[in-house]
Order: sequence, then structure tokens, then C-alpha cells
Amino acid sequence: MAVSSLNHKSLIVHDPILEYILEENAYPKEHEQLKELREITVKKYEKKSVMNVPVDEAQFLSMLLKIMNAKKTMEIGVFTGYSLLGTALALPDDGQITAIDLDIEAYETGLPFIQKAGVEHKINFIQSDAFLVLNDLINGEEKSSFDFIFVDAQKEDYMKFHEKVMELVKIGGIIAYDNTLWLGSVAYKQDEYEKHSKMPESVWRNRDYVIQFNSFLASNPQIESSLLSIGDGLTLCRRLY
Ligand SMILES: C[S@@+](CC[C@H](N)C(=O)[O-])C[C@H]1O[C@@H](n2cnc3c(N)ncnc32)[C@H](O)[C@@H]1O
Repeated sequence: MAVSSLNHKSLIVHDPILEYILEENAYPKEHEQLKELREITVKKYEKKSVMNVPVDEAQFLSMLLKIMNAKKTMEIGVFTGYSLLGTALALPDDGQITAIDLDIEAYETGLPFIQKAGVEHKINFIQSDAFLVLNDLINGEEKSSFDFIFVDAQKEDYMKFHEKVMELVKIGGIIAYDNTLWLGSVAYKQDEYEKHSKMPESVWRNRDYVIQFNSFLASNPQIESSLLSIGDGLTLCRRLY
């Protein structure tokens, strides 16, 4: 199957390599309800369905959560819930996920598959602007209590999210930021980009936020970080103090 038909968001690896990863490793072990959720998302949202994290990235996150023995997590930016369902499947039966999105219709599109997978009880979905919820949690009893926080919302807000989620994640806990290679655009200078890429103007515009954020993380002493070339780029940050 050609990668272009896989609806996969990655400019990082050459198509045959990506196809190999997906066909020979990721798809054979994709949970049935994740597959169904992914397919219904493509059917309903077409091009917008690339907002779901890719299968290989969700599997990486699932393994990370298990290695960490994560129990209490948060997801900012749920959409139809591909990464949310992956997380819910990875957590123990008494695990908890605070999942926040403004868009309840998208969440409800994926909800039947979450229910069918038997993991809805681990999820507290909050329909809200994430900043309101983060402020409430900070003012409540939730500081330094989360094992893992996944941030997958508006890229221009990542810097502001970082300030908040650093208060909520435990020391030693992980914050994961999605799309930190922003379709590869962060690596191009403008003239090279124009020559080599057909990315839309909207990608180019948001690229500066992602570049600034990546550079902020790289020089931030409060975290250890690693930018992985999986999916559209995933940065893991471990809170040090
Ligand atoms: C890339 S999608 C999330 C995809 C999801 N993590 C997955 O893998 O299926 C981004 C989502 O963030 C939500 N979003 C953007 N800004 C937000 C904010 N300030 N508060 C809450 N949700 C927000 C959008 O409504 C959208 O559904």
C-alpha cells in the first residue's frame, strides 16, 4: 500500500521505510478498537483525520506509559481520541486520564470505540478551553501529581501550556509535546523551503512558534528533553525540579 494512501503524517522517513514500519510492525498489533476509531475518523473527517497521532507513535506512547508505570495522566487535545484510547488501554485498571478538548462532537465520534474497548471508566473528559482546566487544577490539590501529560493542541500555545503543565507534572514525570518537527518545516530556511516543499502557507506561519518552543526547551534547565523523529516529531520532557 502506498504511504500516501495511509493518511499518515510524517515527512521524517522515506516512504518505503515508513510503509515498512507501519505494515510490518505497527498495523499487525493495532488494537481492534483503535483501528475502528481510526477508520471512522478518516471517513468522517477526511483530510482533518491526520490530526490523530499515527499508529506507530501511539504504540510508542503506550509502551512508554507502561515502562513508566504511569497511573495518573492528562491529555490536552483529544479530537476523536486515538491517542486517548491508546493511553486508556495502556494504563492499569485504576488509571485516570484527564482529557480536555473544546470539541465534544469529535470526542463523541470516538467514544463508542472507547466504550467497546472497556476503558471509558479511566477517562474524565472535560469539554473546555484547556487553560481554564489547568488553572483550576493548579489552584486545587493537583500540583506535581501527574505522571504523564500529553500536549497535542494549538502550536502557538505550547509555550503557555508548558508553564502550566510544569506545575502539574511530578518531578521525574514526563510531558510529551506532539508535532515538534511541524511537518519538517522547522528544519528549512525560508528560501530552501520554497524550493523543496509544497507545504501550505499555514504550516509556514506556525513554524516560527514551534521553532521558538523547541529552542526554549533545549535551553531550559528544569527539564531533560529528547526530540524524537516519530510521526510529526514528538518531544519528551522529564521534569527535573
Ligand atoms: C491534533 S488534535 C488532537 C489529536 C489527538 N491527540 C489524537 O491523537 O487523536 C488537536 C485538538 O486540540 C483541540 N484544542 C486546541 N486548542 C485547545 C484548547 N486551548 N483547549 C482545548 N482543546 C484545544 C482541538 O479542538 C483539537 O481537537
